[in-house]
Amino acid sequence: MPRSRWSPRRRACWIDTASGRGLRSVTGTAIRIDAAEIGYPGRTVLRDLALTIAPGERVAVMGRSGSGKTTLLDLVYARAAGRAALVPQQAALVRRLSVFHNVHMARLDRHSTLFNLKTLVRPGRREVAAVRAVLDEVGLAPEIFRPAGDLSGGQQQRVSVARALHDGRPILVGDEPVSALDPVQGSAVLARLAARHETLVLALHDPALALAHATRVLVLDRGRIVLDAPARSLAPADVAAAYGAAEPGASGHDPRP
Ligand SMILES: Nc1ncnc2c1ncn2[C@@H]1O[C@H](COP(=O)(O)OP(=O)(O)OP(=O)(O)O)[C@@H](O)[C@H]1O
Repeated sequence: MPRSRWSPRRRACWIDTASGRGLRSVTGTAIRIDAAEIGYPGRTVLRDLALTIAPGERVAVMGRSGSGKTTLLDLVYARAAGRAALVPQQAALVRRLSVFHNVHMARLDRHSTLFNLKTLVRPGRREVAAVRAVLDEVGLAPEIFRPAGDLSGGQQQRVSVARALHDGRPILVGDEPVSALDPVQGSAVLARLAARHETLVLALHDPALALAHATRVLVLDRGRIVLDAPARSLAPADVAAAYGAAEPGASGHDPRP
């Protein structure tokens, strides 16, 4: 069976391109994926995946642990290369560098090497102001010059979100981007992401948060999409039922902004 190999950001993954199917392209900021099988050597994870995401959609990807959310998000991010900012599942910060430098990293590719070296040693006023502004959005401006490794898990996650905000690309791919935050903070952060990025594709675990911030909900079960519906047509219990979550509306909190 012919297969094309590709290398997403951190894991080797393949897709089945039999019958001419495979990853298809992209118009504007839309993403289209049409693939029979997606997975890793020796393991198929996603099957019969046909997914189109239109510009402006805010898609919550849900499902049990191991259902394939990260695999799908890796694929979306790879297809949106150059147009997407990423909040990975682990904050992926350089712990010894300051919060400033970790956020500024989002824009390294938009500057010369010389400029980046200068900024590493002595950040310019304009760069500091720009990074401080996005940190302010996630409540971390006072921590700007602290080493990232000194921050709590939730603060590090917010630094990762600030880096994506600073990146400023039209699509935001977030793998559980508010998992370490309380529901109020999580809701505020999702609202910031929605305000900055035209299109959101977010793995989320909390049905109430998903319905408050997404326009569309996808639920994966063992690598297949078992629910794909407008958020406004769903109640938290519908989402929970689709993937068998024990408690609908896990937070018990209304996170609507
Ligand atoms: N690098 C890899 N090599 C082989 N199998 C992998 C690899 N990464 C993930 N898998 C497998 O793919 C399946 C889906 O994993 P994935 O990380 O996409 O799930 P998930 O829904 O994001 O889970 P979680 O909610 O726990 O993060 C799992 O069975 C997992 O064991």
